[in-house]
Amino acid sequence: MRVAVCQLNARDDRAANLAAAEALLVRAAEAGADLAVLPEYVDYLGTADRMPAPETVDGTVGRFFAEVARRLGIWVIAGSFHEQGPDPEHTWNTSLVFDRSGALAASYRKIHLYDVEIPGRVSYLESATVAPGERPVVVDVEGLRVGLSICYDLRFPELYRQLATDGGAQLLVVPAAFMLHTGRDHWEVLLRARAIENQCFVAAAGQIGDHEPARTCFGRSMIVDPWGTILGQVPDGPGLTVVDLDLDRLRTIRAEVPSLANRRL
Ligand SMILES: O=C(O)CNC(=O)[C@H](CS)NC(=O)CCC(=O)C(=O)O
Repeated sequence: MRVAVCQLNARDDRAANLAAAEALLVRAAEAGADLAVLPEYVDYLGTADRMPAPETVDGTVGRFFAEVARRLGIWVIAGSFHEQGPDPEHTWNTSLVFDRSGALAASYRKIHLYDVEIPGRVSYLESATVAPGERPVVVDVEGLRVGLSICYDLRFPELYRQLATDGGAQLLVVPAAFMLHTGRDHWEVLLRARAIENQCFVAAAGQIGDHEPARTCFGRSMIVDPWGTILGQVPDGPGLTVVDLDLDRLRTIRAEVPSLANRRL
């Protein structure tokens, strides 16, 4: 299974964001990827006043990625988009998984919302405009068990434990718009920890660079193996990295260090 993580800088022009995502998916397909992962809020990252109306999963954004997945014949995890929520004040922050035929194989709504206040650095109250998802999701990608998550979820190891144990995940995906301020110290550490402790591959696709209102995303999209080794990393700027997942290596690691099997709690 060949996996690509795509890194981009979404702004307040949805058509341009979708075009940039498509260009990266084309490159992933040309590189022989079976599955490509896009960042959180691939559809729009900008001020609330210019945001297009949120949509259902079969709206413009969902249909766009379904068509690209079908045309390229690859699996696409459309990081996340603004899904029409439970009431007019709240959207869901939702990831869509399309198979090679463009059919929607799964969707996941971000469970942990980014309510963080670091004076002078980060001020964000995601729960003011987003409703939390309630359900962990694992999707079967041609025999590979893929556990879904989004961005701030990364700080909650109990989610990934569930994905790996109850859900049998072998690959954990993390579409993100991680902040530069937290990302430079926490992003890689957390991704490699989730990989090591759950003995899973981790594919993390991040937004990179500045966007309105006055925020900067960290990027450093990467694919990590179940030993914690970084197999591929995207340099700063839009781009992608493509990696072959060696499932034999996952089985060897789980057999030699059976920490999942040795759990007591
Ligand atoms: O940048 C924006 O405007 C958009 N950001 C996002 O959409 C999301 C939800 S607000 N960002 C995060 O969850 C960052 C997590 C993070 O950075 C951490 O856990 O430290």
